Amino acid sequence: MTELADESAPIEAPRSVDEVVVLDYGGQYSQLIARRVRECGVFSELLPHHVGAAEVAKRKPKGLILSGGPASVYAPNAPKLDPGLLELGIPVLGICYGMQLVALELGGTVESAEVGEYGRSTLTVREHGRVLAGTPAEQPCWMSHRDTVFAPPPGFTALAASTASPVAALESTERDIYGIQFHPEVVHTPFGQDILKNFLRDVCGCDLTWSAASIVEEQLARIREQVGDKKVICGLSGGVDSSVAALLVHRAVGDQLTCVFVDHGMMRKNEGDQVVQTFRDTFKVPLVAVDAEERFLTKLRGTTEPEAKRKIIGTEFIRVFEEEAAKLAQGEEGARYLVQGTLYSDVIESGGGTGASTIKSHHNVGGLPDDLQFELVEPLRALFKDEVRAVGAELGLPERLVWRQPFPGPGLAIRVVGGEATKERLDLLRDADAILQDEIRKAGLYRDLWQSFCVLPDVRTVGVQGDERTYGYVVVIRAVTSDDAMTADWARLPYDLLEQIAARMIGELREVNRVVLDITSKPPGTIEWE
Ligand SMILES: Nc1ncnc2c1ncn2[C@@H]1O[C@H](COP(=O)(O)OP(=O)(O)OP(=O)(O)O)[C@@H](O)[C@H]1O
Ligand SMILES: O=c1[nH]c(=O)c2[nH+]cn([C@@H]3O[C@H](COP(=O)(O)O)[C@@H](O)[C@H]3O)c2[nH]1
Ligand SMILES: NC(=O)CC[C@H](N)C(=O)O
Ligand SMILES: [Mg+2]
Repeated sequence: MTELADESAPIEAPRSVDEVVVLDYGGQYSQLIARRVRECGVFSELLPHHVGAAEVAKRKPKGLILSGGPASVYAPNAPKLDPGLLELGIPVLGICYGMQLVALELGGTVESAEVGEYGRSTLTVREHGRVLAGTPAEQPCWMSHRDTVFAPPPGFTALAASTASPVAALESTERDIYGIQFHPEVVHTPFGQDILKNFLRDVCGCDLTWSAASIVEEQLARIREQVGDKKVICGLSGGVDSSVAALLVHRAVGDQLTCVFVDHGMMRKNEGDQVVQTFRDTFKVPLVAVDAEERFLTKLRGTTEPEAKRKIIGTEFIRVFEEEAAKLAQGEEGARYLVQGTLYSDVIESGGGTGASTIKSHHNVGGLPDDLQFELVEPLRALFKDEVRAVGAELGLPERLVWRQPFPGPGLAIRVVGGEATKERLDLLRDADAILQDEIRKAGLYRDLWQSFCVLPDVRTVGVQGDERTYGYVVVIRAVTSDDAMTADWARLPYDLLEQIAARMIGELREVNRVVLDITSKPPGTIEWE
């Protein structure tokens, strides 16, 4: 598959802005470093630590950040530092494991300390150097380590110490290498953002001008360059990502674009009609709505394994798009380009981008068929959801679309778990979901939640209703808060609301006799159950 074969393919950094690469050594907060750099106004991409200096150089970054990580730098199988990374002629900032790596590589001493330092600590600055400039001589910082730099490498200055770290920050302005033991990316390090800015602006010389909205002009030019005067189709789901992608492409190439909405029978109640209606009111782009329930359900028959479902759905989406693309031909060439609202989080979870393990194959990335004939147009591939919302607002997308909760492409199929996604089960889940949505909206909580939905496990339990024994389905309520879907917390819905939801589901849905609440955060759970 072309999209993922080269997992470190550059993700289309906006050309005119400065970029800083973050190398991921497996730290808990590597994602967050990239996001914080972007929040400072510098485009940032996260790459796996093993890509090496040549890959990094391809991005022409103005600086390099080495993340934290779970290993010990001196352990036999620990991820090593490619020495070429220190010869790229750009400043390097090591954070935690990243600093320990640099220290060890250049001749400093790194050993396990008697006591670890986890959580809040105090940084005492001896000399501010370049990265700590303008921050207090004594400041709170957040730590998570046991290994410690006891002596900096020759030629380096130890800038600061903390409660348990004799060297908590170091620098060599001559070599343009900097290190901090604490985590500037977490909110518990109050001067973290200032420290990152010092590195980005004063050390790397970056302009702090990048913003999600600033990619619009850049992307318009890029899309025009990619598709020329050819026809394009866009998979439009009615969700935020594809709506923003469609708007961008329409602005770039006008009526070369046709949108295709696929109703695969796994959408929510009345969703198909609503998408068509909203779309006709909001956009002035031709929309083809395809009724594909029958063919999707037939293909899914007998399948219960989550990854298998995702691959079937991903492939079938493409088959529908191919047919619609061919119909546009009218004697000439049909559409060769497919626009998808793929986000950075879809790419990361599908195992692309950072070289992270595959958590699940998002239908639009890892779930694509091998024989994909389309050239993909994915203008949002580098962005997180909150950034896409900012672009949507910039493009004038109506509020209610900008703030729509995400809904996965494979739809309700990945919420009927443990059993086959039959029409009967999908209908039951659709009804349960409609009740939940109704109550959440009535309670005014819709926008506070990243997502709220129901899951229908293939489990029945015993109940007593109207003095009679029942043996009915269990409906699970899943509601989470999140900024970008990479991490999430379960939402503390009011008890009265939960009670009302449960009463309605059991009262209105004959097949349901029990309702439970999912109280798992991400990690360890993912948001969806499959
Ligand atoms: N029913 C559908 N019909 C056509 N294309 C779809 C459909 N569902 C998903 N897609 C395509 O797959 C992409 C990824 O789906 P995803 O759910 O991540 O994004 P979205 O639906 O656009 O936004 P949201 O995350 O808000 O639901 C979409 O942007 C769209 O291009
Ligand atoms: O378009 C999509 N195609 C998919 O295959 C897919 N899988 C998960 N999701 C959505 O992505 C976010 C993160 O999901 P998880 O925490 O369940 O991995 C959540 O918002 C999920 O709803 C998908 N969206
Ligand atoms: N957060 C980190 O990068 C930890 C580094 C290393 N594993 C330690 O314990 O010191
Ligand atoms: Mg969606």
